[in-house]
Amino acid sequence: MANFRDILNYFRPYWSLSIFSIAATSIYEVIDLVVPYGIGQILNVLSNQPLDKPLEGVIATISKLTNNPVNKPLELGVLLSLIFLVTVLKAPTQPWLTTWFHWDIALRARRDQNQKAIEKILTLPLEFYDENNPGRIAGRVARGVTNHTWSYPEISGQLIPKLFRVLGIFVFIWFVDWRVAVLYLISFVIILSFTLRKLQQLIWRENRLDKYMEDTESRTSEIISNIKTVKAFATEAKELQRQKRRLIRELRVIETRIHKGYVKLNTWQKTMIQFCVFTVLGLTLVETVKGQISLGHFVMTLTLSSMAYAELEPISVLAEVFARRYPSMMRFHEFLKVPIRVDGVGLLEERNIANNPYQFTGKVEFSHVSFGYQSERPVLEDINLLIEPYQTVALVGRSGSGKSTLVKLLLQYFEPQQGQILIDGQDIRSLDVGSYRRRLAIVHQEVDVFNGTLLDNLRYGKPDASFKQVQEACRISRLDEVIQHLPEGYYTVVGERGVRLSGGQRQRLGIARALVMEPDVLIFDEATSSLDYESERSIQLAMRSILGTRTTIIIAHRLSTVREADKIVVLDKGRIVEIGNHDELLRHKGIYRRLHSLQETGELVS
Ligand SMILES: Nc1ncnc2c1ncn2[C@@H]1O[C@H](COP(=O)(O)OP(=O)(O)OP(=O)(O)O)[C@@H](O)[C@H]1O
Repeated sequence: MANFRDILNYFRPYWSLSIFSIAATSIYEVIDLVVPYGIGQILNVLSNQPLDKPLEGVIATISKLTNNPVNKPLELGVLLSLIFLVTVLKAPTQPWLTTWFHWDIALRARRDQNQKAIEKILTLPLEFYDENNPGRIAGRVARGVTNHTWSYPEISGQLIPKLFRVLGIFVFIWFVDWRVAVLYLISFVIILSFTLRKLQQLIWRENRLDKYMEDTESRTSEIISNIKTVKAFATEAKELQRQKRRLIRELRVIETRIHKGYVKLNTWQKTMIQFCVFTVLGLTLVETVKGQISLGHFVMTLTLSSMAYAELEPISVLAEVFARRYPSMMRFHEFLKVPIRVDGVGLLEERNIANNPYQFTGKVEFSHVSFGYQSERPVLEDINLLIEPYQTVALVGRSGSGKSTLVKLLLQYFEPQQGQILIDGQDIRSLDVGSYRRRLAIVHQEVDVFNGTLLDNLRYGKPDASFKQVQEACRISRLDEVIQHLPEGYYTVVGERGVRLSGGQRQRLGIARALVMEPDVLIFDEATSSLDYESERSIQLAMRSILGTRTTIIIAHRLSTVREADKIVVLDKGRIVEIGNHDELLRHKGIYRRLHSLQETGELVS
């Protein structure tokens, strides 16, 4: 669970600068108090009352040094100079020693934390993205970082220095009349502690609101990414209604639970403050009438206590704003604390692609491998499979039989609970994940296209690949046939802001991109499942020219893709139930034959 300490750690790298700027701001805030003090003393001079002892001492010293007698003009001159120093002279230095640093720290921390969030996004396990959609994650990061950035200057540049100012006022008043000071302190403690208690309750409500807001954002993001389905099913009105209901729920929480809470708190604070101001006025007046304090001290006490109570309002507002932001800050830290697993470790280290320490022949062995996403629900059980170098192995089986999971284990997205996976005789767990994965390449059913030129996309995994290598990969994958017809050839912009590629074209791009990596093991994950017959044939021809050049694993629903595999592995309910080549498995009269006949004739054979 995240807590307040995480917010402090957020700004920790800048602690020395932070202490300096907070101290500078606080000093400026306290120095300001010299103005009402000076005015009080001027009133004393004008009404022929004695000055405070320390001030008298200062004036006597100045009189000696300047050879001037102590008189009204000298006293007034010293007091005016003092006020001049803390007002006119402080003005040009204050913004540079305070505001500049507060924002500088906030913005530098913003850069650091955004970087941390990106690192987290890049290293989190894949299933995190199954459970949290992009809108939810992006919203959490953006709101978290923004709220930290805005809060820092408010807390360090205003809230803390204002508290010091209040403390300074207390000290000033204490020297004038300790009874007024005690009253002042008690009222402050009561008002602030009540405010903090109320804010704690409000934070709890804000947290609920934050969750609601994330749900709304998440659905909006889903609507955008699934807009084709929304339109095809004509569910625009339904989606709108659903979002409207969510927004109404948010508003209800804001108005009835949160906003009302803040207004109630504010009303209570204002009444208390006015009551205290009035009490201080009465008490000080009585003391002045009794002759216990001078006219100058009367004015100074009133001015100072009004200043102090006037600070209470911005202090409460700042605390309130912080409370409103606190839950989303906590959610950001909770996101940063999501544990990364085996596949995230060491991935962010820069690697010299050309000097990959690994080069495999491509011998892969699954030895007694068992795995379940939840340990009580096994998805793969006691898998034993040997894939020789340069062999082509097809994984087939009903949906949910565990084909993709087997590949995910090979890619080290997950670790088997039992057994081990070996490549060229080495346990893959003993290898550096990043360098190991670079020797493998996978072509998914949905090929991601990044915004940029086709060449950039082809070189995505290996930016230093020569143009010749890229051309060769495109020839094998038959992407060159597509490139011929593109307006700028390899330099055509594709992706978000460029030419849209069809499913088949994207597949060829995916294969070419994988081949550019020159992998030792190449995996096709249902690469042809969503293609029309012509595109499928074309991809099959591309795949055929790859077979035998490296270890190849093909996950396929369409059995036409796997006929030529050296070995076909049939999975059923997480177990290997048949192994053999196409002809052997047809003779075996098992699941493969049933699936084959279903696809060939549309009929099931027993
Ligand atoms: N991230 C996950 N968390 C929990 N269970 C999962 C996860 N991914 C897959 N499963 C479950 O594991 C089982 C095997 O899934 P897998 O995707 O490996 O099957 P498959 O044979 O590749 O299926 P298909 O051919 O439909 O892609 C299924 O029951 C699936 O629901």
